[in-house]
Amino acid sequence: MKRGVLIVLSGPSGVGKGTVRKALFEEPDIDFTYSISMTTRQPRNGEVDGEDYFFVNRNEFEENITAGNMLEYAEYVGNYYGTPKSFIDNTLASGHDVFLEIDVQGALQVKEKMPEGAYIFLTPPDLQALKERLVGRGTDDPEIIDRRVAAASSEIRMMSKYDYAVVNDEVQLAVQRIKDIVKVERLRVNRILPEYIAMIEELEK
Ligand SMILES: Nc1nc2c(ncn2[C@@H]2O[C@H](COP(=O)(O)OP(=O)(O)O)[C@@H](O)[C@H]2O)c(=O)[nH]1
Ligand SMILES: Nc1ncnc2c1ncn2[C@@H]1O[C@H](COP(=O)(O)OP(=O)(O)O)[C@@H](O)[C@H]1O
Repeated sequence: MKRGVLIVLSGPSGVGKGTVRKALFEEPDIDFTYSISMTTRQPRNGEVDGEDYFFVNRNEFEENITAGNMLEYAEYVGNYYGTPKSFIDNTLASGHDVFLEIDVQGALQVKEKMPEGAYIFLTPPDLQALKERLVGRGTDDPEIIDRRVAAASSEIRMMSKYDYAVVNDEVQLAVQRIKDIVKVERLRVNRILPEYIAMIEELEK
């Protein structure tokens, strides 16, 4: 059976990861399974437990670390964020593509453990645009925004550690670039064109 592709979208807070991910998941020819992260951050208005994140307290998070359940985790601006491991392994083995949207520290930890994924760094056109997006989103206090912009300048320096960089100038352009990257990766992971995978599976029945 063909194996799924691991797609990791990463980049500074406010660059538009969530926005690009939502647009990508609305594409009719895209069928990625989203890896839901665990966090100790408070839910924002409208966020749903088990859909946006698994919201837990610090104790619960630390128990999961000790039990070895996390593929990676990071502490970011005072909260834990992490990726539950078994879900990813099982989904990839069943032939489905897994999509991770995580911060730079986390993505680089995952890359150490699962180098065969497609590691995509989403970058803003410039730092001013990034700050404007964080302000425009209106979800964070000015002090948190300044901390996120400061974190971004060191995160952007990590871009060269990724397989691909995609600029999020226009959401639909970024979506198209990511779709093109996944096509290439599918070919690399399975060493065969996706059109032929369906044919082979049909013959194997
Ligand atoms: N390491 C790691 N980072 C994560 C994970 N999930 C989310 N993040 C990142 O944590 C940072 C803060 O997330 P959040 O508070 O939701 O803010 P937002 O992404 O700016 O909307 C962002 O850069 C997220 O991409 C995860 O499972 N692991
Ligand atoms: N290409 C873009 N051009 C302009 N604004 C954007 C673009 N992509 C996202 N945004 C806006 O930037 C803000 C941050 O986007 P978000 O998806 O929450 O970022 P992240 O998930 O990386 O923290 C949101 O208000 C969003 O509407």
